[in-house]
Amino acid sequence: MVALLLEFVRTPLAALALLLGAAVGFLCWLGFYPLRRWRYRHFPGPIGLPFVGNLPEITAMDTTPYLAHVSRKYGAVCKVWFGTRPWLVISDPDLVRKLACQSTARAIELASYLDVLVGENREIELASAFFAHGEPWRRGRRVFEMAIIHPASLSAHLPVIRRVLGRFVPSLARYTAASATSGQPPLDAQKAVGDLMLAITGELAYGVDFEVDFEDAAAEPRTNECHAGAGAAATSGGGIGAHLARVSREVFETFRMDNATVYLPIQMAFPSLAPAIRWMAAHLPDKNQRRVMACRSTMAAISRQLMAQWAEAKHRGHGGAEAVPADAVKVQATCHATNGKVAAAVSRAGSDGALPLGIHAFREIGSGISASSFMAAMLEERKGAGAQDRLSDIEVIAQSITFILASYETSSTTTSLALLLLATHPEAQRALTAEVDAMGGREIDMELLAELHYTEAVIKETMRLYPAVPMMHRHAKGDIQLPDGRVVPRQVLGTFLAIPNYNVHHDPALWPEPERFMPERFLTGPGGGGGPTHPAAWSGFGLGARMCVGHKLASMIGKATLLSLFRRYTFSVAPHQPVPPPMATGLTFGPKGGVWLNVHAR
Ligand code: HEM
Repeated sequence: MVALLLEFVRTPLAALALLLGAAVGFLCWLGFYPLRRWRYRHFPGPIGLPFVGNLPEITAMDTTPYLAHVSRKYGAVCKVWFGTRPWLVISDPDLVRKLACQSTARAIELASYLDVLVGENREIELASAFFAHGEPWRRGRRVFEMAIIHPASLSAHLPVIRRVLGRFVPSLARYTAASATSGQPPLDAQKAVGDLMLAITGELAYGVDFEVDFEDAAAEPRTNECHAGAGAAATSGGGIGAHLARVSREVFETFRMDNATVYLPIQMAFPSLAPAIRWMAAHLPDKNQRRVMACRSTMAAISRQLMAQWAEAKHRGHGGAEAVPADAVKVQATCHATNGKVAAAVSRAGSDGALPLGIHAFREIGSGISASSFMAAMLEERKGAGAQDRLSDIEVIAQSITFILASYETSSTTTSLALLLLATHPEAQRALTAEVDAMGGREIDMELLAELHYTEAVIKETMRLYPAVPMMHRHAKGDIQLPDGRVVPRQVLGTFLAIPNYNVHHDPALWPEPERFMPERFLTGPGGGGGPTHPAAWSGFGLGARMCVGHKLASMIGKATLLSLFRRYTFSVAPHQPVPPPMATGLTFGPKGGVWLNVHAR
């Protein structure tokens, strides 16, 4: 019998069968990871399919409600399969606090879930304060803190905020005529506030005017097609700020799942093959991969150009005290952008080093990018920094891009939803308008903003109901012992901890009537709820060492915007706006299809 079997094994057919069997076994191992599943067996959760895990349900239901659903069904510590990677979903407030504060690492793998960036664009992404670890993270975080946490530097940003609001608020006057007979449609607050936030955060980041034309922007129809230059905020000029605005918009567009490269789902299904998949993405890019690489390269190239202009201005301004590096002036427009004038303009700048876009960049500032801007602060700071603290060019570019990516959509989502909630809660709108009126015509400064307690409560309550970033994520590297004795297993790649603040924000044990909009919860004094009852009950800006570094700036922009708007207008819901609004999780958790409001003059 054994002899017969040995005889058979020697035949070519058997060799082929063995080979096929091995291949199928390998594929199953890749797709199912039996060992990994065994390690996480103590954590309940829905059964994941091979390769795709729970991605079909996640896509059908949307990530944020899905994580809320599984936590309700399987408990405050459970797991879901994101492709072949397990996510431990933590919704217990004590554990949320412990784990979010204990780990200072954010799972770097998330970057590959978002995108399959390669080459310099990948280097830039990984150098960003959002994804960096260790020393590079400390360096990045330090410059953010220097520019937007310290009260003196925060107030230096107010003139930009006041000036942009000064252009934006009057532009909404034409919506006060909105009616069936006037032909004027209601305001899409999501889009209009988006344009406002792009103008503010773009100028704060780069110190150049983004030239957003609010009159046009508000009238422009929403479009799903976006190439550099199309579907972007109406940017009136051809200057560098207008180009930056267009290309920033395009970068945001590329975060949408329907704009993702085909390599993204492949990487989700086979994370261990990531280097090979990235190689393919670099050498055989599909249309979406080319697009995302092109617009990110363009952003990097424009950043380099601004850095070069800054160096040149310093050189001129200080009588040549600082040498201008030749390669800094000659912008390396390495992008292979195929679309629009952004790429063309940047390439032109790179070809002769003549910086043709420079004039606009200097328009408002006199002698360079605004001295109070984030980029200027980084460049100024690194001149005197020691070797360990000195930001590289890649890091300066990375933090500038992060500034916009982290602030634009989060701020516009939160503010437009606050407007919707106020429009649907007239008593809250009355209370907010009363607070605004009590400030009279005072100029917006730090003291005034600190007095806007009700406005602040409205923003916090909006973020409780609809956290723009609905989940913190951390990277658990070692074994973590949970209070009930279970251990988060040690993994080569570490365990991905998904900490949905959305779940905690909607926990009836922490928030009575959690689905109701009640800004008073956050007020102290008579009639107020006194704020959160647990240190982790509200984490709209995250928790621990990796908490949002822009929370003070975000709150400042949000309050200044609501104050300026309610000085002139009140808002009601447009007839076709669904309440509550349909939401979707993309780069942020935001309304789907706009926030449609009627605007009334006061
Ligand atoms: C309403 C507006 C905003 C919301 C809701 C928001 C929310 C968040 C959240 C939840 C995190 C993750 C925190 C954690 O994991 O514990 C985060 C991180 C971050 N945010 Fe914000 N953010 C907002 C505005 C801003 C602004 C204006 C900036 C800067 C200009 C900014 C810069 C960052 C950065 C750099 C990080 C990464 C911090 C680190 O890992 O050290 N954010 N944000």
